[in-house]
Amino acid sequence: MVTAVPSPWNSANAVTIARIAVVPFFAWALLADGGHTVTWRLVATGLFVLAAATDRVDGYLARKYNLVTDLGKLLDPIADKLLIGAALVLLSALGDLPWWVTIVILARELGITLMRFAVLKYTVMPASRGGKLKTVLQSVAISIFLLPLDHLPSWISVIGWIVMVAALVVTVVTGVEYAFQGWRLRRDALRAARTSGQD
Ligand SMILES: O=P(O)(O)OC[C@H](O)CO
Repeated sequence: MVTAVPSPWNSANAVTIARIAVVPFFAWALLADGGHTVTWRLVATGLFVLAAATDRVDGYLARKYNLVTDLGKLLDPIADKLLIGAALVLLSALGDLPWWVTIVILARELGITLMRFAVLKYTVMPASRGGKLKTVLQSVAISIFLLPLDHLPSWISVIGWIVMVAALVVTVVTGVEYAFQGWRLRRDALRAARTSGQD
């Protein structure tokens, strides 16, 4: 029996592309009026939450309607990284989040994305469970930091920091796991190439 290969131009990937398209609007709302007006901060938070929450929608559509494609597996983490990367850089530029937090997270995200492209000739490395948890924790923490915290009770900032620290830990741990996975893939592929060369 021949199973039909889904086209990469499907509804699941369209949702992912729409999530990427939200990023400039989110950035514009966050920077509007100097980045510290309550209304614009709430608009930016709303757009961020919308784009982050729909992360589950593309995956759900892909699995339910058999639309899982290599493009989708590659594009989904990239959409998350663009949204989260933009939010972190802008929050740090506005002085609302220390730069070291942004640098640690972006270094891991960039490193893993480059590795995903480097191992493409062997396989597409999809997001792991830990990677998905990391994205949820990052999204919750960033959503809290996006709020107009100066106008809210201080315990909300405390919760934001607790979630951010948890996100940082899972970010680093899953980054190390992916690095090992990539190294193993490359080693096995080289071994297989050597063995077939000897045959
Ligand atoms: O851990 P990553 O880099 O695969 O990212 C996970 C994705 O953002 C989950 O949707």
